[in-house]
Amino acid sequence: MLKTKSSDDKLDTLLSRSAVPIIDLAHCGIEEIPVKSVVNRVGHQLAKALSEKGMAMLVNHGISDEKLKTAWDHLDDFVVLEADVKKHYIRTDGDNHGYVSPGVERFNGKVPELRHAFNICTLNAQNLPEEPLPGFADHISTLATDFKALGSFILQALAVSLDIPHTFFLEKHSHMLSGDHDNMTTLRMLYYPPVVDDEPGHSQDDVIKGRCQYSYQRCLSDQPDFRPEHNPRDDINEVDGVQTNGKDGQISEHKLANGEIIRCGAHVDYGTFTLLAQDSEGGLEVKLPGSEKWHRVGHLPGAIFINCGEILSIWTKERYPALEHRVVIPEQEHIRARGRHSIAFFCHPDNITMISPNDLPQTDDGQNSAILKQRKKSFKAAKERVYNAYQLIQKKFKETYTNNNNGQ
Ligand SMILES: O=C(O)CCC(=O)C(=O)O
Ligand SMILES: [Fe+2]
Repeated sequence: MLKTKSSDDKLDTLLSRSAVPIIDLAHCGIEEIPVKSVVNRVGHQLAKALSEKGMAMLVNHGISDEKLKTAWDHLDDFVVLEADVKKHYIRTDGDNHGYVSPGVERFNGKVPELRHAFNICTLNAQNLPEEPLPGFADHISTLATDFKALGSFILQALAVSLDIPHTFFLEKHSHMLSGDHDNMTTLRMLYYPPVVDDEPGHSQDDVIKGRCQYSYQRCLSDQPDFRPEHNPRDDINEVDGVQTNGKDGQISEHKLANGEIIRCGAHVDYGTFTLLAQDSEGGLEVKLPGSEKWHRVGHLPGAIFINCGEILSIWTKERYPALEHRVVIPEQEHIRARGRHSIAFFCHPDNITMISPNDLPQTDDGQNSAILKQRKKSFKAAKERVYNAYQLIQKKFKETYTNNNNGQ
């Protein structure tokens, strides 16, 4: 795990280049009763990071890098199972738990995403591939328990950050990972297949079907990587995806304006916040609040990225804005010829929780009156119609998933 108070000047210089605020959880992020002084400090750091940038990197959070890498190994093993074995674990309509094959989700409502996902919505999952993959269920359930604990830590720190009773958010998220009938919180393991250019011996179908011929060819870099100076994509805006049909009619690509394919289209997450662990392959980009420019997030070994979701943005009257983000395909051919792995923990309130911008005690503390006026205006509509957490996410799911009978 990374030590932030390092005497290593080179590391300090690298860290100071990160556009993402770094917050040290002092190894107590997954403790049942976290140290109060750490929760308070993290709360104050989150207040600044989330209001200014909508994101932060958490270090020394308590979930080991090895645990994350083992989860990705399990996912690789799952992805290469025969289709008729995988089909037993497919996400079904009305239950978010299970496997989602590439091409089923559509973040902008139009263009399918080329990635494999395995959703865990309950700690008591019956339907995990333990039989074909011994050890999978145990490992993933332990990891999900850790993420739930880290999520609870952050919920307490968030309350501190807003100067409200520290159980305020915890009480509204009391059913995380008890199943999506009560709460939509999900641990999602993700695998983006390699993108192979027209190499002899590789047809485009290899990419689209997500065959894992490169999945064990991992980048083992344990070096921080913040190369923000030059991002050739900065001036390129994502356009609506262009859909092209391949031999089997399945190929769909999400493209940038320069014609490049993208791994995960621009979107904001739906819930309270998201915790995201990534391997070192890169590709995650964010738009800072109020900016139209895409920024590369970079890689900090062992760190977990946190970004605000839409529900937190509604609750805080946009004081903590939902962060727009996407995953692009690396420029370098040898990097995009490897698969990319990530794990996202989407933290959601209990389904019946009403999400109103008027729930939080006033948190305006001296903000300028023009911004406040603007916010009042934009939340006038929300005042008139308040949805609960379940209704809000169902609205989003309708836009994201292709249809109801293709394994969703
Ligand atoms: O894979 C990633 O790094 C990001 C995934 C993501 O943003 C999402 O699934 O909402
Ligand atoms: Fe996301």
